[in-house]
This record gives sequence, C-alpha cells and structure tokens, in this order.
Amino acid sequence: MSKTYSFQDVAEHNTKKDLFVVIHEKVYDCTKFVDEHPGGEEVLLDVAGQDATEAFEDVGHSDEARESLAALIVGDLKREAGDPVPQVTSSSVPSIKSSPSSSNGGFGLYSVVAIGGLIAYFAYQYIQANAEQVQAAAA
Ligand code: HEM
Repeated sequence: MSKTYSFQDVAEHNTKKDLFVVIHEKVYDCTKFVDEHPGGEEVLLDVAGQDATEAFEDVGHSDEARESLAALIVGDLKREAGDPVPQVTSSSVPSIKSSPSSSNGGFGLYSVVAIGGLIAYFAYQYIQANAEQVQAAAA
C-alpha cells in the first residue's frame, strides 16, 4: 500500500538534498532526479515541497517525462482544508478577452476624429488671430 502524505509532510522536503513535489495529487521524491532533470535543477528547487502540477503542465512535458514520474512516486497526497490547490486550467487555457462591440469602437473612432478636428479648428483660429496682431503691430 502506498504511503499517504499531508501537504505539511511534503512541505518539509524542500531542499536539494531532500526534494518532494506534488503532481496531480501524487507525491514524488525528486532528490536523485534533480541533477538529471533536463530542464535544470533551478525549476525543481523553485517548487520543492510544493504542488508542482501547474509548473509541470505549463512546460508541456513529453510522454517520456510522464513515464519517468512513475519511478519517482512515493505516495499519495491527502489534501486537507486550507491546502493550496493547483490551478492547472487557469494558465493553460487562454482567457477570453471581450472585444469592444462595433458600435463602441465606431463611437470611439468618431470622437477621436471630432475632437481632433475641433483642436485643429481652434489652433487655426489662434494662429490667424496672432498673425493679424503681428500685422497690426507692424503697420
Ligand atoms: C518532477 C517531475 C519531473 C520530471 C520527471 C521531469 C522530466 C523532464 C524531462 C524528461 C524533460 C525533457 C523534455 C521532455 O521530455 O519533456 C524535462 C524538461 C523540462 N522540464 Fe521537467 N520534469 C519534472 C518536473 C518539472 C517541473 C516541476 C518543472 C517546472 C517548474 C519542469 C520544467 C522543465 C523545463 C523548463 C524543461 C525544459 C524544456 C525544454 O528545454 O524544452 N520540470 N523535464
């Protein structure tokens, strides 16, 4: 029977010489693997003693990488209330950004043109008035 770890148990194994991670509710001992990891030791140290599901999935590991997980498994995670929960879907699924409706976009464009036109008109008036003053002074 495989051992069951609480999140607290896993959190204690958070150094390079004793490195556990949680991926999909399973606990893996990566202590011996950390030096062999093709993605480098730094990324594993970043998630040492934590839930690495999101980080693991974000990389898009190959089937081969998933198979090598089997050799590292030490038990199951027993989640308790208050434990952090991985949010795998949030980062792998791009968020749908609402695009401005065509009427809004159109209105925005018209206002820019209208305001630009007004500014140009007043600037022209101002320059004309100045030019008249200069002429009047010169006369
Ligand atoms: C603990 C179990 C893990 C195993 C067994 C594992 C295994 C592997 C393997 C075999 C590769 C080579 C490429 C592939 O086959 O996909 C790889 C690459 C990589 N891994 Fe992991 N990995 C693990 C965890 C992690 C975690 C938690 C992260 C991120 C925090 C990570 C980040 C990376 C990165 C950045 C690469 C390099 C990808 C590239 O250069 O294209 N790995 N890993």
